[in-house]
Amino acid sequence: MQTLDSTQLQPQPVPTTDAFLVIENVSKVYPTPNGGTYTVLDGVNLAVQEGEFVSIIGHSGCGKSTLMDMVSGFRTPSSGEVRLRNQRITEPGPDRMVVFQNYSLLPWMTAYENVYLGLHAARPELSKSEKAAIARDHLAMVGLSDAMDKKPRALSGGMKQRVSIARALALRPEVLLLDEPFGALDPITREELQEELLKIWTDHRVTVLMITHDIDEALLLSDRIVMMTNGPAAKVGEILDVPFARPRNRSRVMEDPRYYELRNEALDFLYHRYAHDDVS
Ligand SMILES: Nc1ncnc2c1ncn2[C@@H]1O[C@H](COP(=O)(O)OP(=O)(O)OP(=O)(O)O)[C@@H](O)[C@H]1O
Repeated sequence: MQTLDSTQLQPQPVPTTDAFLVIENVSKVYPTPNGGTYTVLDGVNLAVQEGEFVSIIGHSGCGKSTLMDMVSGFRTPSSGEVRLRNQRITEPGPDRMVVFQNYSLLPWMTAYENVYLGLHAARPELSKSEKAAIARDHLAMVGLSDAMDKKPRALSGGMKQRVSIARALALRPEVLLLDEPFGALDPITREELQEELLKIWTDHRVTVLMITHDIDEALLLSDRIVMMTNGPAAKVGEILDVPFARPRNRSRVMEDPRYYELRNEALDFLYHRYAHDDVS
């Protein structure tokens, strides 16, 4: 565990250049309506190894989505850079797929068509039957073989999020970006999907960067938990290493005495050292 007292908060070290995904000295400044500027992130450093599962937690508004948007390429840093395999990220690409909380499926298409369309756009070199097989396989992987022909309005929230995950993974991204993926789901469905994601990640070892407000979710799934300081000018405050052996299951993880130590460490960071009125 890397621990830092808030009074001793030091900038996280600049990542080495050979890490898989590197966020190096990234700052983001937005213009304000009165002609001024608002610094959301200030000098964020993080290196993610290939196949790692990293969660980002921090209070609402500290800039988690902004940071993730700079990895997906939907936004660009005001200074610093984000690199994947030593290539600077300047725009979105199929090597970095995002799953949002609100599913973002096309409502007039079936589950299968939603997955197929992504493949069609990103992998035009594949034949129709290859794309169809990949779409079916990925829907089966998330347990939706029987619901492939349903449109989003006929799917539950959990099923829609399964389609979103299948659609993202079907493109075989190098990095899967999850922005509060289970935030809209009821607690039982949420736990089910966490376990499915754990299994998928164990089987496929895609590199994952996930924003969550749920410390237990982060502890179950992650190799490391990145805790952001409050904005403006948020930074990486502390990083928790999550030591539980893999493959994991919820009850084994929760029986481990270190679970409560880590949980308390995260709670202390968020609700004492970086307490915020706007707790989410
Ligand atoms: N395009 C923009 N222009 C100006 N300010 C913005 C823009 N996008 C985001 N912000 C501001 O940047 C700050 C960080 O927003 P961001 O959505 O990244 O935070 P977050 O940590 O993901 O929040 P939440 O947990 O509530 O989703 C907020 O104060 C937000 O109002």
